Amino acid sequence: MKEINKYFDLLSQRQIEQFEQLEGLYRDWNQKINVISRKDMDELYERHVLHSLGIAKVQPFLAGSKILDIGTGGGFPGIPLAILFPETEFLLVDSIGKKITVVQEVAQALGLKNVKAVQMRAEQVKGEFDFIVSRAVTKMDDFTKWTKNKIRKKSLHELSNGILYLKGGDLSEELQHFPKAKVFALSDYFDEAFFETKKVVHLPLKYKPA
Ligand SMILES: C[S@@+](CC[C@H](N)C(=O)[O-])C[C@H]1O[C@@H](n2cnc3c(N)ncnc32)[C@H](O)[C@@H]1O
Repeated sequence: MKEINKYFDLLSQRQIEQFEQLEGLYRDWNQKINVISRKDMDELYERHVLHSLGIAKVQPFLAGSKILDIGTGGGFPGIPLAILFPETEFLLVDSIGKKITVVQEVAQALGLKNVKAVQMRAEQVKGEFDFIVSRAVTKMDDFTKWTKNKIRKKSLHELSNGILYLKGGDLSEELQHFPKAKVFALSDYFDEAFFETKKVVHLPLKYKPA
């Protein structure tokens, strides 16, 4: 939890409590339904919560905006972002029902009114969103196919509406067909070694492959 306080200093008491609750909730749920590896559970705040919040450093979300998290698994990056932006609407989807059960239970225990978690394949999602966020689901080629026509055309944020994807390592090959992709290094925001290779890729709406 100290990792969160270190980089986000304007949290309300409610947000602090919600972030603090995450550890107990995920420890409990992880025993019933495995959504986080045992090794990672000890690093929950750094590797899952703070990592998810890297998206917020790149683009804070406005009140009233709509965000879709595809392949959310146990709720990452969607749940930490929903705590940080209580006035933003989040739809979290995953094709595996058990994982969505964990997300629903965690969101309910935290009293998050801005989260809807649904078992669904990305391709089936209807509606338009300001941003589509994700981590560790698929390559950008497939992801852009899944997300086509799901991004609202009118941009209200500093970055154009589009995809904000948490990725790691060398992305030159994966992104070679996406000249409009912009890569933000999380090491510019967070100084823990874990973030040395971690990035947020922003792909604006008009991401026609080259
Ligand atoms: C490696 S996990 C990552 C989970 C989470 N995003 C995280 O970073 O902790 C990938 C998740 O993507 C989901 N997934 C894969 N393909 C999907 C699709 N087409 N639609 C929805 N979810 C999908 C899987 O069920 C799995 O939970």
